[in-house]
This record gives sequence, C-alpha cells and structure tokens, in this order.
Amino acid sequence: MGVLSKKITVLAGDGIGPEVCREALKVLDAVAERFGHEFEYDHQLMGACAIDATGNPLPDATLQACYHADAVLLGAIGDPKYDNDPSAPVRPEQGLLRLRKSLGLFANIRPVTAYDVLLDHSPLRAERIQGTDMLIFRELTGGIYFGQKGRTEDGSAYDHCTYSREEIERIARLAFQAAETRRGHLTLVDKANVLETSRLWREVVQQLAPEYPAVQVDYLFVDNAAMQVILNPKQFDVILTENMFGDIISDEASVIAGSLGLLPSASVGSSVALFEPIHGSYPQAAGKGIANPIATILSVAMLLEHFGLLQEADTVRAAVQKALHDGVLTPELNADQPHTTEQVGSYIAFQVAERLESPLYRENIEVGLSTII
Ligand SMILES: NC(=O)C1=CN([C@@H]2O[C@H](COP(=O)(O)OP(=O)(O)OC[C@H]3O[C@@H](n4cnc5c(N)ncnc54)[C@H](O)[C@@H]3O)[C@@H](O)[C@H]2O)C=CC1
Ligand SMILES: CC(C)CC(=O)C(=O)O
Ligand SMILES: [Mg+2]
Repeated sequence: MGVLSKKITVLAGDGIGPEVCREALKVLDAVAERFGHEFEYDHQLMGACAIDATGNPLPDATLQACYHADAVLLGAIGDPKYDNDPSAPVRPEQGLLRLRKSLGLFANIRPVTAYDVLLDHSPLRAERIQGTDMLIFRELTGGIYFGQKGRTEDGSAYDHCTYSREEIERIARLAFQAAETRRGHLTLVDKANVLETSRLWREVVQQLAPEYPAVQVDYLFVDNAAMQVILNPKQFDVILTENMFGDIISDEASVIAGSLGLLPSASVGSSVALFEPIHGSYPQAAGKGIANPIATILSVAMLLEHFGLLQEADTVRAAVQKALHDGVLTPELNADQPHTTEQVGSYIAFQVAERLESPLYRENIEVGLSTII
C-alpha cells in the first residue's frame, strides 16, 4: 500500500470523548509521521455539546462532513443533565442514533480480547479467560432502539421492536464471512423462545447457513449467553446478535479484557465507516485525566485496517501491547502506579513513531513518564 491522503471527520463529543480522541489522533499523527501518510481532521459537533451550541444533537453540518469524509472517528456522547431528565425534549443519544441510521451503519463490529498481561485485572479467573478472542457483530440501525416509541393515553409507555429479513440478512452475511476467515464458528444470540423478531433472526440465519458450509452455527438465548460469556468465553468465535442484545453483551464482555476502556469498534454499512470505543462519555471522569484512551486508539487501528493499512494497524496494536506490558496504564488497570490519559496516549504514539531515540522519549522513560508531554 502506497502513501495515502485521507480526510477523517472527528466527533469528539462529550465527557471523556475529547480526551480519548486527542490521544487517538496523536497516535494517528504518529502513524502519519512514520509511514508518510496524510490525515486531515475535520472536527464537528455531535451530542450534548452540539445541543448546547445549536439546539440539535446532530447538526446538518456534522452530517454533511461525515458524508464527505473517508472515515469518521467518534469519542462518545452523553451528559447527566439529559440522563437525569426523563422529559428532556432533545437528547444527545438521538444524534448518535440518527447518525448511524443516516450513514447506513448497520453492522457494529466489537472485538473482545483477553490480554495475557492483564489476566489478573479481570475479576474472572485467568484460566477461564486466557486465549479469549471473540468478535461481536451487533446490528446497529434496527430493532427496539429505532422502533416507534411513545406514551399512550393511559400513561403507559411503549418501544416497538421490528426487524425485516433484509436487515438481518445483510449483517448475517458479514458475520458468516468473518467466521469463515476465523475459527469457523458462528453463534446467533437471540430470544427466540419469546420474541417474534428473534424467530425471524433464526429463520434467516438457518436459510443462509448452507451457503457457508465451513461455518458451524449454533443458537443461544440471550439470558444464557450473558452467563456463558462470563463462564466460558473461549467457546465463542463470532457472535451475531440484534441491536440491544449486542449493546449489553459487549459491555459485559469487556470485563474479560479487564476494562470497558479497552474495547474498540468499527461500524460499517452502505457508505462511510465509523470508528468508536464501545464505552460512553464516562462523565464522572471528564477532565480528570483518568480515562483509558486505548479503546479509542484501538478503534484507530480498525480504521487503518479499513483503509487497507494493515502494517500500520499492526504497529498501533503492537504499541498498545507494549503499553500494557510496561504497565503504562490508567488507574483502573494500574492503581499502584497510575498514568494519565495523556501519558498513555503519548507512550503509545512514541512507540508507533519509533521516536525511541529522541531525548524526550529517553527522558520520559527515565523519569517514569511523569513528565511526558
Ligand atoms: N457511544 C456512545 O457515545 C455512548 C454513550 N453513552 C452515554 O454515556 C453516558 C454515560 O453512560 P454510562 O452508562 O455511565 O456508561 P460509560 O460507558 O460512560 O461508563 C460506564 C463505566 O465504564 C467505565 N469506563 C467507561 N469508559 C472508560 C474509559 N475510557 N476508561 C476507563 N473506564 C471507563 C467506568 O467505570 C464507567 O463508570 C450516558 O449519557 C450514556 O447515554 C453510553 C454508551 C455509549
Ligand atoms: C445511545 C446508545 C445506544 C449508545 C450505546 O450504548 C452504544 O452504542 O454502545
Ligand atoms: Mg453501549
């Protein structure tokens, strides 16, 4: 792959979003420095910050910038002032859902990895999780999050869940294809004993299965899956599931890695792809320098892979492994010798840029990174 020039729309968002995005862009700059690529960043508003500035969680300028970008990098959105006000007329999350729908991002891909050096950081037993490597395909533009919602005259509330065959088939095909390139095992997580939409998911997956003879398919009810993910995560290769189940199961699966701050994601579909950590805006941590930027940095690795820059993606992942190995980690993973969000990002960026001989780097190593930029 030659030298590339790419335009990336950056939606830093709210809470810790700007902090983790800053570090991810630092790493992307390091990739540009080492490999000669050019990345141009177009910062736009989305979420609570966009409501504050324009009254709209997804201003038209933001959407247009995303349409015209080669990729989108998102931090996180959300603010307690909306979470704590059930009757708020406009919400940051509406912007995110509308963005996903508008960009046709129907598949959200969330890898879950147990890192050997972090085995002790998971509350789960090391022998239980060691070697876990699963890929969750979460449907992202349908289901209950997008169905009609409202209140009835008697004061009840409803959220409708709908799925069409087409919505299921297009993500199921991506999941089958991924399973073919991995360990050949696909698990559909649903609630087909109760939900009609889940029965349609099973039907569609069963109809597609003969086209992918190298893939072994099995089916698991979501309540059982929630337990199995913790009890025996190594049994999973590719998990395919609908929007809400995937949202919940993937946050749960982050305890295998050791922190929600470690899990990246890629959202793909009919046009531009979007990359974001799976976590939210973690408002309690905003401005404190304690948010783990690795989920966003690994989302950048997925972005590079999407551009076909495989060596660059591997370089970022190797730099992350080095930070994990060297204990250059935020407090939730290294309470004894915590590093700040910025220190972790800088350390990873230094590894990527191979600026290992620079005096600044050496000085930072010598002082235990306490003065890293
Ligand atoms: N994609 C997005 O932008 C998402 C936005 N949200 C929004 O975020 C806000 C907060 O929601 P919560 O339920 O508290 O979820 P959250 O994901 O922001 O935080 C949950 C917990 O995960 C841990 N955590 C999250 N990110 C971390 C990081 N980078 N480093 C270390 N630890 C981390 C913290 O212990 C935190 O208390 C809400 O407004 C919610 O709507 C929630 C999920 C996704
Ligand atoms: C607005 C929510 C659906 C965001 C979320 O929790 C997620 O995408 O993981
Ligand atoms: Mg979520």
